[in-house]
Amino acid sequence: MGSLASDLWTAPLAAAAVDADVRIPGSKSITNRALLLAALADGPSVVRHPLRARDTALMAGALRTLGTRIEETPQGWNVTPEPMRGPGRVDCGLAGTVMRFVPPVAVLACGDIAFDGDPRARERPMGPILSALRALGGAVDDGGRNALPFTVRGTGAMPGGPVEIDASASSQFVSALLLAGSRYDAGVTVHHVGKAVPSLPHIDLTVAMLRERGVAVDDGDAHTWRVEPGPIRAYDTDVEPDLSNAAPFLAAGLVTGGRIRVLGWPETTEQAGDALRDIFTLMGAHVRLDSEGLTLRGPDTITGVDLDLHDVSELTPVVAAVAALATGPSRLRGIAHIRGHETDRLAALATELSRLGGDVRETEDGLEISPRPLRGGDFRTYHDHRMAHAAAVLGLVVPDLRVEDIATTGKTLPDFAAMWSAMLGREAAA
Ligand SMILES: O=C(O)C1=C[C@@H](OP(=O)(O)O)[C@@H](O)[C@H](O)C1
Ligand SMILES: C=C(OP(=O)(O)O)C(=O)O
Repeated sequence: MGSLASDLWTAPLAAAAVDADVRIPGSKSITNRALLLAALADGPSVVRHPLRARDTALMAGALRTLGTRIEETPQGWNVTPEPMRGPGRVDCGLAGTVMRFVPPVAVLACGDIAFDGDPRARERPMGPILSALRALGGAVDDGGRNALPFTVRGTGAMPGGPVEIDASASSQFVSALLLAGSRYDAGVTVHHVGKAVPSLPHIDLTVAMLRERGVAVDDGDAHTWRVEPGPIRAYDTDVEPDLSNAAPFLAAGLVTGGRIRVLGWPETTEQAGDALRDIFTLMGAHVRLDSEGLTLRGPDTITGVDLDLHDVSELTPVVAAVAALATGPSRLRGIAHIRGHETDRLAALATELSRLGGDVRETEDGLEISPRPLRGGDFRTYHDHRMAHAAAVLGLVVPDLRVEDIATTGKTLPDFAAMWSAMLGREAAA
């Protein structure tokens, strides 16, 4: 799978059990939803403490292309909606939230909006959302590819109404239609047909953020979501820390038998990453949530687990890394669809963990991991920030582990390498 880039980062070995407080930047999923909803709202909004990283810069860039005014302030971004306009070009990078969430907005612009992204972005599933946009009255020219690149031929309005979609490849197809749907003439009713929708907490996050802004959403039926037509209220958002990005830091406490505190962990949240509390408890950690944050204390030995990660699949790479260091075997299930993430994560994890001497088998819908003593080596990351996180976790306890392209963490966490060093220096990585 791919050749090794020359840029290698030697993952720091933990000289002792980790003992640190870390502050994790804002959530990618909340920042990009808040930006997009602010661009569609009935007045100016503020997005406070946003994530400033590649995926959110791409979202801001896409919305600016459509005419939205977004100004930087020390607190975050001031967003002023303007009538959506084209023509323009949108770079999606490798951001699922940009390639799926922005086309349903682009239909509301007057003019052609051309979408493209990184080479791997052209391979990520897009067909169901493009078909749904056409069924709702939009015009999309994709040259028959059902994938990037494509052009949305915006007319300034969208009829909307009911639509059937197979969202088994990504929850983002549903979120995308719900986020823009209240601005369609008839709203939108999304009915899922097909295998189970993954990452449901992310759809719940979408619904919660719409309701905060006064949009009426009916999610009473397990497979159907109805968004009524109407305005999206301007709303100032305080972006929570990205709990999925907390995974490698919490894992550092776990695999070194140390203590790590993630400051500002919300007491209640819609974020999928909140599941880390339960997952790492099952793996042997002691976890406590209080008003300061989430404190994890690592065990002497890590317990292997049999877990269905269907709802929280973006946690797979780091959980797999921890599982490779456990005392017993693990099975990670329900995650076939992550073959369509930043890379084919099942193949990538099986390949790279095996290269270090691990015993990892790819199954139809996941991974089987039998712990083996691991050795150092070069760990390929395939342009995937979470593969880099997984490698850093392993490198804490496996000497001489070199990570390809650590800068790929800039997708959602540009300061990752510095935060990692600060954590090991027992400083607050704030
Ligand atoms: O809506 C979102 O913000 C996301 C939804 C999920 O996508 P999938 O449903 O494709 O897994 C998740 O994995 C991704 O990191 C972010
Ligand atoms: C799947 C992920 O990202 P994306 O938003 O690009 O789908 C992820 O961050 O793990």
